[in-house]
Amino acid sequence: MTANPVRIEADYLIETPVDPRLAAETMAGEQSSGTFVAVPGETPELKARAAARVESLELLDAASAPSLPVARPINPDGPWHRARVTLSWPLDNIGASLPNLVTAIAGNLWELRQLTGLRLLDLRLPLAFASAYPGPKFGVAGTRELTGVNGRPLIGTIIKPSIGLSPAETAALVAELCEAGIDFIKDDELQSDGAYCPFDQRVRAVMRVVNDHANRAGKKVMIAFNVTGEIDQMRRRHDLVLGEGGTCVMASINSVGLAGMVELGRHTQLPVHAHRNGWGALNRHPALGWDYTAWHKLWRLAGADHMHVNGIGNKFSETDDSVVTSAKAALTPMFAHKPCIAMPVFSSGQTPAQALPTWRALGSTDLIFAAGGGILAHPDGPAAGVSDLRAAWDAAIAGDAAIAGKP
Ligand SMILES: O=C(COP(=O)(O)O)[C@H](O)[C@H](O)COP(=O)(O)O
Ligand SMILES: [Mg+2]
Repeated sequence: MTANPVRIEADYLIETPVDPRLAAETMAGEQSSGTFVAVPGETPELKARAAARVESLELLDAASAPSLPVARPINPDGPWHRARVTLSWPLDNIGASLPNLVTAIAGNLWELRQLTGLRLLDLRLPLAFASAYPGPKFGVAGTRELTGVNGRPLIGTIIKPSIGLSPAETAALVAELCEAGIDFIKDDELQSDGAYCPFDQRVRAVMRVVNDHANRAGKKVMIAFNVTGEIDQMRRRHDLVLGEGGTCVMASINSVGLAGMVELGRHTQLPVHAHRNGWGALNRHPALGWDYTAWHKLWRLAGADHMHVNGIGNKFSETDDSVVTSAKAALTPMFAHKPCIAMPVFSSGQTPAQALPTWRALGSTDLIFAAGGGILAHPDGPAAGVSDLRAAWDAAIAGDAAIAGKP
């Protein structure tokens, strides 16, 4: 963890057909006191107080063609320089406000015609942000305490079919999974409060079997109920889950937005499971959008206890290196006195085959490993899916301990 700066700092990859220094200064100007032309009120004193600054610029290899289209291109024949740039802003421009932070560091600059590529790589925040926001209330330690799982990942699944089951059918599947020894189950992000599986009925039916199982077996399975909705709905749904003895709520963070997550983070008495669906639109083009390292910090501060990171060998389009970088980022402290660690959630096409490579790449058991099809489509049934996955993780950890000569 680097020390927290006095000013807000953001690192970018830029691609530009103009002098990169000029492009970086245009970004700084547009995102603080400047505009496309000098205006009389932008005095040296005002700039000293409010202007964003270019803190550093490192030239990289040039691109052979512009990555993004531009109407009325500048220097249409290139070259398209690439550089890594750090900008900084005075905290007083916006105060410790996450929504306004996004406008400052990730607002109009995506649209500048001086840029044919722009990616926000990382951000560092002054300590005032740690005081202003809840951060995760449970994180890894709280999640382990609620589930009683230590020394290994939480083995989880996603109810599948994602949508279409009734509350009673969902509860029957949950009962089977509880018997099989699962640690964690979540609603799919597509399951919310539909006509044939209303939220309240689903929570009551599922918690009846979870509580029965806990009373008999002494193990309360954590169920992440999808509370995604408008703010009042999310509060009410959270309260219902809490009242029924549930131990987790889930939100689709791009859908509820930062203000929604902050409010849920402040209100919650349960871990918040943050589903990142929609993330591909912000990340998939390498010259546009956000690196997870920068983006996920917003949600951790807002209160995410669990953050989705995709999975190794996933069914989507992301590389394994990128997945592992994201998971390590979630486990890296944001502030020395308030680390805001979120438990990474590996999910998307996961099976026992990914246990060993995940363990070796991450070097930590502080994760939720969630397999939907990987458990529920097991040829011998979901119980065999759970035990195979658990065995794969136990073998991965024990095998490497044996190689290292540890007990
Ligand atoms: O949305 C996701 C990932 O998030 P989440 O796992 O939380 O839903 C995937 O589409 C599946 O649901 C995972 O299921 P599978 O393991 O069958 O790919
Ligand atoms: Mg899903």
